[in-house]
Formats: sequence, C-alpha cells, structure tokens
Amino acid sequence: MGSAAAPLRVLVDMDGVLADFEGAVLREFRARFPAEPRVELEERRGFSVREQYRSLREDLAAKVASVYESPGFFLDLDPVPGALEAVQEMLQMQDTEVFICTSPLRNYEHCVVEKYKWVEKHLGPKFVERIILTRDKTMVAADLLFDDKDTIQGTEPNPSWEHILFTCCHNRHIQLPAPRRRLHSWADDWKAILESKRRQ
Ligand SMILES: Cc1cn([C@H]2C[C@H](OP(=O)(O)O)[C@@H](CO)O2)c(=O)[nH]c1=O
Ligand SMILES: [Mg+2]
Repeated sequence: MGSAAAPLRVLVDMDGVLADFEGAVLREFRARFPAEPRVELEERRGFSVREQYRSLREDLAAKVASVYESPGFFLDLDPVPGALEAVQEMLQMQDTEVFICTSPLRNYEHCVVEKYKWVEKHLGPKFVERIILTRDKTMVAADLLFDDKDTIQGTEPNPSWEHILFTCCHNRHIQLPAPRRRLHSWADDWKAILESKRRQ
C-alpha cells in the first residue's frame, strides 16, 4: 500500500453495531413492564422496535419508547462483542480513517449527550472527536458504512459509501439483493471488506 493512495474512509454506526440497543430494550422493558407481552430477540423483525411492539398492542408502542427515551438508557448500553477491539484496531491501521456515524433519536434529550459519554467511556476521548452525529447519513462522504439499518436513505440519492449491513436480531432474516454485503459480527472478516474496497 503506497502512501500516495487516498486513505480509506470508514463509517461505523453506533446502535446495533458498537452498542447493544436491542438487548437493552428487551431487558429494560421486561424489568419495567413484567406483566406485558414483549418481543424476544429471536422474534424481532424490522428496524423499528416501536412498530413491532405497536403490532403486538397499540399502547405498547409508547411503553417501549419510554424505555429507550429514559435517562441513562444510551449511556448504559453494553458494547457489542468484539466491537471496541475492532474499531481500536481500525484506528491504528495505515491509510485508514474511521469515524462513528450515528443518528440521535427525534426525542434527543438524553440520547445525544449520552452517546458522546458512551464513546468517551468505552473508546476514550480521541474517539469523541470522531463522532459524526446526523439524521442523514447519505450526506456524509466515505468509502464504507457499517450499519444495522437495512435501508438507509436521505437527501443524497447516490451516497459515496457502500453500505455493509451489520447483522442484528432485526435484520438477520432479510435476503440482501446482489451485490449488497453483510458483516455477520465483529468476529467476521471486516478486514477483508476494507481491503476489497482499497483495491477498487
Ligand atoms: C427508535 C430506534 C432507534 N434505534 C437507534 C438507531 C439510531 O442510532 P444509530 O444511528 O447509532 O444506529 C438511534 C436513533 O434512531 O437509535 C434503533 O436501533 N431502533 C429503534 O427502533
Ligand atoms: Mg444502528
């Protein structure tokens, strides 16, 4: 790899990729509403947890939203296995620039500051400078975006990045049309995906 080559720019999503949003929603919902029906992780379908709870019973939508809108929810998320090690390694790689690209909730009150604190706590202050907070990831220029959301749309119809779908409970049943690619977990070969992109 010559130093003349442009560095590879990699965006890594936060919830569902670095931080275990789904596991925490289920755990907290069960703790706060033990008598209510819930969606086990094996039963999750579709990106929106709120819509699936709504389909169970209309009023459960607001209940599950109250879980992820509570103070402390985002700060207390567990790291996804292998995620912290992978992005620290990516940061050290030659000719590679890594950023955390994450969207705040519409109800941003606790979410925004807690995402910053989570990154500082688990990845350190130098990674805080690498946070890109946006509701529109199509407006961010990069080579790769690792994200658990199956469809990422926004203002820019042709984003510069290739979206690599990071497997999560809600998307594992989706059949991706060619040539779309997945990263099944952080134990999967993320380095091969980076290298394939460098050669293009
Ligand atoms: C409401 C909701 C949010 N989120 C995450 C995605 C966004 O973070 P991220 O872009 O880091 O994945 C954030 C705001 O929507 O919360 C889910 O993953 N599922 C949901 O149902
Ligand atoms: Mg996500």
